[in-house]
Amino acid sequence: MSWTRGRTLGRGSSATVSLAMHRQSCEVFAVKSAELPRSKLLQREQSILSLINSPRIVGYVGCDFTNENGQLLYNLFMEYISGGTLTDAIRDQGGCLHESAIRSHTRAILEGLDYLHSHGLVHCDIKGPNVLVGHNGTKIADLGCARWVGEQAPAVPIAGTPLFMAPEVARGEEQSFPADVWALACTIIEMATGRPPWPEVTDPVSALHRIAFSSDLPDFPNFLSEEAKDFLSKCFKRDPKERWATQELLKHPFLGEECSVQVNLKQNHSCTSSTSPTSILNQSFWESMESDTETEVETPVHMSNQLVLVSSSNSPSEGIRRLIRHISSFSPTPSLPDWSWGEDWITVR
Ligand SMILES: Nc1ncnc2c1ncn2[C@@H]1O[C@H](COP(=O)(O)OP(=O)(O)OP(=O)(O)O)[C@@H](O)[C@H]1O
Repeated sequence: MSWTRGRTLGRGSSATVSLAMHRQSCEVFAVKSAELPRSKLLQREQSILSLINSPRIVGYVGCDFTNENGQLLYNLFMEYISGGTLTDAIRDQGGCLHESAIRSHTRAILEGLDYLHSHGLVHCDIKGPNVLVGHNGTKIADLGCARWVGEQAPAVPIAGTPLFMAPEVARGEEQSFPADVWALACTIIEMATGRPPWPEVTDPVSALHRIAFSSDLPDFPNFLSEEAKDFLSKCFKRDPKERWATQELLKHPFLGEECSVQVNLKQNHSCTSSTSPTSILNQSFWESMESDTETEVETPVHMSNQLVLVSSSNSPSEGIRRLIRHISSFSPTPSLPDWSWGEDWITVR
């Protein structure tokens, strides 16, 4: 396929996403590119995306290799979603969304998760920055962390964003369908408050510790309806076996009747935007990461930026390591993952 690269749409930890245009048809699409030697994860994402087809998941278009400025690149072509991420939409609305918009996005994400789960896939990194809002509705993107349900740690490392991790994931035990449901509830908190759950913790290290080993649950935003709070309570079960599955949640009264995913993003809302250090604008608090003990052991030289082992003792990465060592010292689970900490909205793999 002959195509032209356009402007950059976004940069993740593993790849750069650009606008692209098919030279013959002038059709526009998005291309996610990584240097070939560092494209293993992108190729894995392609292998998953090429097998699925849902209006709630960003569409697969194709893939190729290009030589650009002396660099050999692996390119994954996807449907272009013009409206930006859900996090962008929250920010554009002043830091939080009206409940009707939250309901609409939640239904769309849940339908996408239901599709993935029914096909044996766990997304593993549901959060606002990985949800795209377009004219055709809200869609789940970035399947770079996704895994087949049978693939578990240590064979496939734990992945995701610490503040969105379910207790069993934070403990390094398992990452299956219920973990996506927990992360969906965290994304509802994000939509309602403009910040991740656990706003009172001052750093992600404490959050991970609390998620893993306390009996606490994230606070439910006060202004939400009783239905919304009940929905959250079904997702925020610390025991993954008690957490509701996507099929059950789709019938929950909070979602009501089938509603359009086209939400009016200009609606007035009664919630107040956060000004805390953990507001949606403070990206450093939102960083995602992924353990890759095997890769780190076997390949100390990184495959992608997020695998660099940060040596500064003041770095968040080192902080996470200290946390893990700390947790390990009294955890009943000895095989906790080894974390790295990235720089921006990146998922460390
Ligand atoms: N299909 C798309 N259409 C429009 N923009 C997109 C599309 N896919 C990705 N983007 C933009 O590019 C950004 C990075 O994409 P993506 O999250 O897939 O990259 P990544 O390297 O996997 O990121 P992460 O660090 O979270 O793993 C997104 O936040 C979004 O702004």
